Amino acid sequence: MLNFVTTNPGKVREATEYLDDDVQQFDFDYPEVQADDLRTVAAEGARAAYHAAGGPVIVDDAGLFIDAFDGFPGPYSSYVEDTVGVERVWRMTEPEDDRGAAFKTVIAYCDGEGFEATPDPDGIDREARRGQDLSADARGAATTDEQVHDGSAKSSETVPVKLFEGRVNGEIVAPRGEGGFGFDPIFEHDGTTFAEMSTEQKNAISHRGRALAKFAEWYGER
Ligand SMILES: O=P(O)(O)OP(=O)(O)OP(=O)(O)OC[C@H]1O[C@@H](n2cnc3c(O)ncnc32)[C@H](O)[C@@H]1O
Repeated sequence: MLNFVTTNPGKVREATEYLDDDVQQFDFDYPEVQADDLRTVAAEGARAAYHAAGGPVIVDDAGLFIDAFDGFPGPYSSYVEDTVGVERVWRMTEPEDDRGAAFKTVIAYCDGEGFEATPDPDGIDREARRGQDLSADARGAATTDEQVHDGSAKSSETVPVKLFEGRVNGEIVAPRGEGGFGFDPIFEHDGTTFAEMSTEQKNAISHRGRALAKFAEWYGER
C-alpha cells in the first residue's frame, strides 16, 4: 500500500486512476520548506512524511505559474487560493495581454531505500525541462543538496527521493465549470477549462496525469 501524503482529496482522486487500490490518502500536513521550487518542497516533504508514515509515500507539490506575473503564484498557489481566491486571480490576469499559464507538479517518492541512477532522465518531463520555468526549478534544486540529473534526489546525509515532473500549458480565463479543484475553473486548455473536464479527461493531459503516468510506470517495474 502506498500512502499519498496530502490534505487534498482531489489529488488522491486523480492518482487512483493510475494506481488503483494501491494508493490511500495519508492526511499529513508536512512542513513545507520555504523554497521557490517545487522539487525542494516535494523532496523535503516526502522525507518528513516517510518518517511519519513509516512506509512508502508519495508527495505531490504543484502550482499554477502565470506568465504575466513571472510565474506567480507558483509554489505559493495553495496560499494564494486561500487568501486571494480563484476569482480574483482571474481578475488580476484579465487586463494582461498575455494570459498564458502553466500547471506544474513534482511527485516525490520515498521508501527509505536508495535508487539506481539512470543516465537517461526518465523521471524528468522533457517537455517540462524545455520550459523556462522548470529549468529554473531544476537550477534551484541543483544548488541544494538534491541530485537532479537522473530524476532522483540524493545526498549523503538524507534519505533518497525519486522525482517525477509534469507540466501543461494553458490560458487564464473567466471561471467556468464545476469539476476539479483549486484553479481548475480558470485554467483553459484547448478551449475547455479543467473544471469542465471529467477526471479522466483532465488526467489525460494534466501536469499531475503526466507525472503520475511516469511514476506508475516506474513503480510498476520495481
Ligand atoms: O500540500 P497538500 O496537502 O498536498 O495540498 P495542497 O492543495 O495545499 O497542495 P499544494 O501545496 O501542492 O498546492 C497546490 C495548489 O496549487 C493549485 N493546484 C495544483 N494542482 C492543481 C490542479 O490540478 N488543479 C487546480 N489547482 C491546482 C491549488 O491551488 C493547490 O492548492
